[in-house]
Amino acid sequence: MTFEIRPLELDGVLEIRPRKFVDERGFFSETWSARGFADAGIGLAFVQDNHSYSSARGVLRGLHYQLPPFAQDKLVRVVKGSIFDVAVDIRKGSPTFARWCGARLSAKEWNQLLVPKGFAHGFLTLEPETEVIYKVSSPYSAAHDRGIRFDDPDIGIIWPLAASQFQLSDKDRNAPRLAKAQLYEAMEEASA
Ligand SMILES: Cc1cn([C@H]2C[C@H](O)[C@@H](COP(=O)(O)OP(=O)(O)O[C@H]3O[C@@H](C)C(=O)[C@@H](O)[C@H]3O)O2)c(=O)[nH]c1=O
Repeated sequence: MTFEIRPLELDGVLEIRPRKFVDERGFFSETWSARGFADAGIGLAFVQDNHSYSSARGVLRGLHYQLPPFAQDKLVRVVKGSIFDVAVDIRKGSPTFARWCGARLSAKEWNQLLVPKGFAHGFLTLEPETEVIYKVSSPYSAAHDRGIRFDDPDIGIIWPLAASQFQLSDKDRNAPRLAKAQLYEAMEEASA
C-alpha cells in the first residue's frame, strides 16, 4: 500500500501518509499519485500546486475557501517545520455544519491532510521557517476567494498556541464570522 489513510472526525477529511523509501542516500516518496489515490477511492484531479513559506512560529493563515464553481479540494503537506492544519465544515444543511477537525502535519511525520470542497481551511505554524505545499483541484479565483474568522466562537477551534502569538494578514484579521459569511447554498453544490 503506497498511502496509509486515516479518516478524521468529519466525513471526507482524511489524514494521508505516503510511503517513504529510506536508504543511505536519503529517501524517496510518491507524495501524490492519480492511480494510487484512485485505487484508494479518492478520485481527485488537481490543477495547481501552491507553496507557502512562513518565517515565524504562530503564523496563522485562514480560514479560507473558494465559492463554487471554483471550490477547491486541497491536499496539504509540510516539507519543512510543522503546522496545525484545520478543516471546518461550511456546507449549509450538513449534519456537521460549523464543526472542525484538525491534525498536526510535519515534515518529520510526512503526513498530509485532504480538505474537501465545502470545507474552510486554515493552518497555524508551530515552528519558524515552515514550508507548506498543497495541491488544489480548481484554479485560484480572487473573485471567489472568501475567509472566515479563525477565532469564531461558533466554530470554537482549539489552536495549540495562544492567540496573542498569532501573526495574521489584514484580510484574515478582518474576516467575517461564519454567521455573516457567504457560504455554499447546498452540500450538493459544494461536492459537485
Ligand atoms: C491562494 C492564492 C493567492 N494568490 C495571491 C493573492 C495574494 O496577492 C497573495 C497572497 O494570498 P493570500 O494572502 O490569500 O495567501 P494565504 O493566506 O496563504 O492563502 C492561502 O491560505 C491557505 C490556508 C489556503 O487554504 C489557501 O487556499 C489560500 O487561501 O497570493 C495567488 O496568486 N494564487 C493563489 O492560489
